[in-house]
Amino acid sequence: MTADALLRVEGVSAGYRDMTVLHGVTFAARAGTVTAVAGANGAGKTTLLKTVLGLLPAVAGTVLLDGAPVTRAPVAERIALGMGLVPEGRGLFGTMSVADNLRLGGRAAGVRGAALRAAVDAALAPFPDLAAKLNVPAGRLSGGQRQMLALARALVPGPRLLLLDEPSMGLAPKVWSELLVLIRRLADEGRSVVLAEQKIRPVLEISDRCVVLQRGRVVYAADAGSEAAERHIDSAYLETAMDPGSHHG
Ligand SMILES: Nc1ncnc2c1ncn2[C@@H]1O[C@H](COP(=O)(O)OP(=O)(O)OP(=O)(O)O)[C@@H](O)[C@H]1O
Repeated sequence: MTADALLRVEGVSAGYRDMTVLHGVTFAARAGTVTAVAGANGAGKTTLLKTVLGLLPAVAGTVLLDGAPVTRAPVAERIALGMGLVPEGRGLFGTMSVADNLRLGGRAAGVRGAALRAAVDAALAPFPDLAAKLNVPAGRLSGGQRQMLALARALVPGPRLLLLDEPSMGLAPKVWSELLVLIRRLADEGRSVVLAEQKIRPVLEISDRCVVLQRGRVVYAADAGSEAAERHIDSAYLETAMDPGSHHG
């Protein structure tokens, strides 16, 4: 499984100034697949995605893209190598139009001119609803459309690895299931999608693999559809529910 993985995370520890959150996290994600990262509130999902992209430094372990270590590479270099992140809360500019938000996604990654126009068009292809709203301020879109815009913006530089942090946030269940179908399609086109969610059940339906985090440790990393995945998810969430001191919020 790991030999031809697009992303490999090996023994990664990371966290904040006075607190290690991730402890020796190991998993791999292949092109053309969806990897669900499950874990209760505070388990370390956001910390993991930020460490993969380089927003947080790994204090131990290695992050590899296509077999090459990027652990010390700055964020911009990882983006240039094919990583993209849709952050929790989406990070859109509400007063800017859909088109400007998309262009910004490309420019931030160094795409300009005719290449930028082509990249924006390509990123819009999976989202016809958005293509019809190019001049609308992002803040006036519905929640589902805003999440589509955040996804499309991340697609502009042409990432091969798409990291999605809590994309269901604020979405009605029906909108969320529609978005999951789109996310699956993004993977089927050849990308590797790593999707962190607290409410993981609907995500498992479109996922190939599942990584379960419990207090910053991987307690399961294998098939998304197995009974073992279910068991580990149940026990990880149950333990957190029974021991509120182990998490926050
Ligand atoms: N900027 C920060 N500074 C210090 N500690 C932080 C910071 N961000 C998160 N933490 C702590 O790191 C731990 C893991 O948080 P993280 O956000 O990675 O969890 P999560 O699994 O993504 O949870 P959620 O579902 O709430 O987003 C928590 O204990 C949290 O309090």
